Amino acid sequence: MYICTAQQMRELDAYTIEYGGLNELLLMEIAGNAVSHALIHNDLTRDAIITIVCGAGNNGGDGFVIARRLKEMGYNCSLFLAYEPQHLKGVAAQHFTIYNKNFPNDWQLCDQQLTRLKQQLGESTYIIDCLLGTGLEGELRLYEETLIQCINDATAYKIAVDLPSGLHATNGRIPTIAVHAKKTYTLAAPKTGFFLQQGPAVIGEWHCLNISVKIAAHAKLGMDLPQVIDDKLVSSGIPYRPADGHKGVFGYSWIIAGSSKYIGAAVFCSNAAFQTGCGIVELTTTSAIHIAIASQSPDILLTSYDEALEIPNKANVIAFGPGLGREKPTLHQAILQKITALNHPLIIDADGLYYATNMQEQLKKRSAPTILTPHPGEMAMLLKRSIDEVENNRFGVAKELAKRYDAFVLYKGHRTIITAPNGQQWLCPIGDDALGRGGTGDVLTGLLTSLLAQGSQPMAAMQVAVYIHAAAASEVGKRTGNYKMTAWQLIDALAIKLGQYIR
Ligand SMILES: NC(=O)C1=CN([C@@H]2O[C@H](COP(=O)(O)OP(=O)(O)OC[C@H]3O[C@@H](n4cnc5c(N)ncnc54)[C@H](O)[C@@H]3O)[C@@H](O)[C@H]2O)[C@@H](O)CC1
Ligand SMILES: Nc1ncnc2c1ncn2[C@@H]1O[C@H](COP(=O)(O)OP(=O)(O)O)[C@@H](O)[C@H]1O
Ligand SMILES: [K+]
Repeated sequence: MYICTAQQMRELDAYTIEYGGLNELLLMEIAGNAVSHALIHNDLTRDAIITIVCGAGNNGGDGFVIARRLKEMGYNCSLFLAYEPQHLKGVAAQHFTIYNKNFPNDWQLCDQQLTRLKQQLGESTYIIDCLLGTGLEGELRLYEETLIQCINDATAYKIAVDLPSGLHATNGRIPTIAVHAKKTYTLAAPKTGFFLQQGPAVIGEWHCLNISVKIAAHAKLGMDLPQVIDDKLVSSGIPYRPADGHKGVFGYSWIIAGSSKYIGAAVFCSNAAFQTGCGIVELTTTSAIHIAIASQSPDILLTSYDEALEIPNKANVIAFGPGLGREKPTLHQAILQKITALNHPLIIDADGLYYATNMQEQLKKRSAPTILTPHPGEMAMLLKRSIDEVENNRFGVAKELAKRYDAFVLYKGHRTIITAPNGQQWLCPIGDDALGRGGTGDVLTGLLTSLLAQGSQPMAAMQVAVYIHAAAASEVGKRTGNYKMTAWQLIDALAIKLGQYIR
């Protein structure tokens, strides 16, 4: 599923109207119809008390269609207008006229003190938010701020149409306040703001409704739209595991990780790789970690950092960096030099990224794929910008880094973005605070290494890894509470999740 900015949505809308034979009035009818159908099928009970709050733009116009359709089907539905009908323009005005013809004067204007509105909202079981959509510009006016506050104060189940009012559709910022939706029915495509900044906190559960907008025209219009990773894509990306496969078939991961301070990073990364199907895992690390691995995970092969410079192993994929620390810069830089020259897929994570900053040109020249996995702090370091600057432009900086290093980039965050060297982007729509603790990134690197070792192509491996990692963590969180998921529990859950997604 493609993700659009507000501007891209407007262009696709215009294209649909120009070349698809649909006019704006019809598109709004389709949109309102799609939402009312979704509401009836998924949400509303027959005794529901529904209030629809409409603004003066086209988001409000959708609301008039929804109100008419619900009333036609006998639902108890009240319509509130934020502004006098004479302020309505274009197709929103036309749809209000149609509504009024069918249900004459069966609407109310939000009064000055908002007493009527507050009382109605207080008695409602559902509030349908059609105040503002993709047309929000700048800071909210005080009046809209007060309206949104009233909606949020009510205990009713809040459903946003297209997006929660007050949220900026493109950048995910909430300049003042936004409707805190339990659910969002978005039209034609989810908006980039759903996955950036404060967006994820207010959109609730979101569903995209097809309203005949020609999204497929994006390429013709020169748009480079990111896509959302979904269940189907994950299932198709999991490497095939033949029943007669032996350890050689399932790949050899070489993980270079850990230091006396960061023991867990090496332990978790190598275990995540081994426990998600990789045939052989070799861990090159420091002596303190050898003891931990020997007692806890004897299935993992062990070598020392000094050996890494000398002994070629049989790996078909290399991961460099988790818990490396910066205490042995000469040795670690030399190891990165050596492995950069090898013709294997190479994942560079954590402190490995610090060493990568000195090797941009060599990394760029590699013929085998390179995958960089920065969190926001590491992205800021790699691009020599502040964390705020990179976080304010997540899609943009991920593309920039991919181009600079001619690499795949997995940009971690609440909504992780993955980018191919050619700029193609995918976004992971799931994951929560269960993952917000040290060690979960090391587990992700282990899983990613394992999938590559088992034969996945880089993009598929990244798609599967971020999604399975997030889904597994949410499941553990549901069982244990998000406060106490351990890296071991996450590793155990990865293999189970992979099993659930296998075709
Ligand atoms: N995606 C699509 O293809 C379609 C979109 N439609 C709807 O059209 C919406 C976009 O319509 P519009 O462009 O008219 O925009 P909106 O309805 O989102 O917003 C425009 C209104 O918001 C007010 N406004 C803007 N900034 C404000 C601020 N800071 N404080 C207070 N008020 C502010 C404007 O005065 C105007 O009344 C979409 O969100 C969607 O709901 C549908 O009607 C049909 C098709
Ligand atoms: N609130 C959250 N929602 C979704 N994913 C999260 C959240 N917090 C952390 N994560 C994920 O957890 C992982 C943390 O990785 P990282 O910061 O490298 O940690 P570490 O290096 O300690 O293992 C990343 O994959 C990140 O996307
Ligand atoms: K809305």
